Amino acid sequence: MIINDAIAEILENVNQASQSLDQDNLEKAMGALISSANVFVMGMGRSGLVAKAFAMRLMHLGISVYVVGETITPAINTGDTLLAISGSGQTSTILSTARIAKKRGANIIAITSYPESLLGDLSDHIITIKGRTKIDSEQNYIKRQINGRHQSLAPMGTLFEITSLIFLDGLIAELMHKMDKTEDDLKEKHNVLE
Ligand SMILES: O=P(O)(O)OC[C@H]1O[C@](O)(CO)[C@@H](O)[C@@H]1O
Repeated sequence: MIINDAIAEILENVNQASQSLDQDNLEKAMGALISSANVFVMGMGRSGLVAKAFAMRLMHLGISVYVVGETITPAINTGDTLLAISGSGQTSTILSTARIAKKRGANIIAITSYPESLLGDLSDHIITIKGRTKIDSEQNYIKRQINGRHQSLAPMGTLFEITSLIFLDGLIAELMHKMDKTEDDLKEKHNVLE
């Protein structure tokens, strides 16, 4: 079935990304997340949904975290970190926000497929997650015959977004280990007003 092929394509991208992680880079990014006074996360559209899912787990870990654009998000300052998720690394809202954060002395972590992008240039730490983004053509990716046409099974930014989500959940496991946190510690912080 088409769905099995689509899942296989997504899993293959996740596996490739997992095999090409840079340990040294990851250690530095984790150090920044743990030692920052506050962590701010952002992404647009589906990349923003990934940022929100990651923010929830950082909160469960006891890290002071805010989502950019929410009503209660305070000023960013020196000693804080902005983690920006953008496959293309060129989404305008992400770039303008990163420039403001940098001017105010914050540290910037980019999660992107394009380390050489404008977002990459602004960032202190870049975690490269390869995967088709909204700026990549369908041509270079696997296509299947669907309704008589050759089409991508993972349209637009799907590969980058889902791979980033899985990568960031893997990073939570690393952070739990580093911060000596158990699942019970995380559960204590879980929302009870639901
Ligand atoms: O991750 P990027 O390159 O900043 O792009 C974000 C945009 O791409 C999409 O995720 C489309 O796949 C949109 O939801 C969003 O507006």
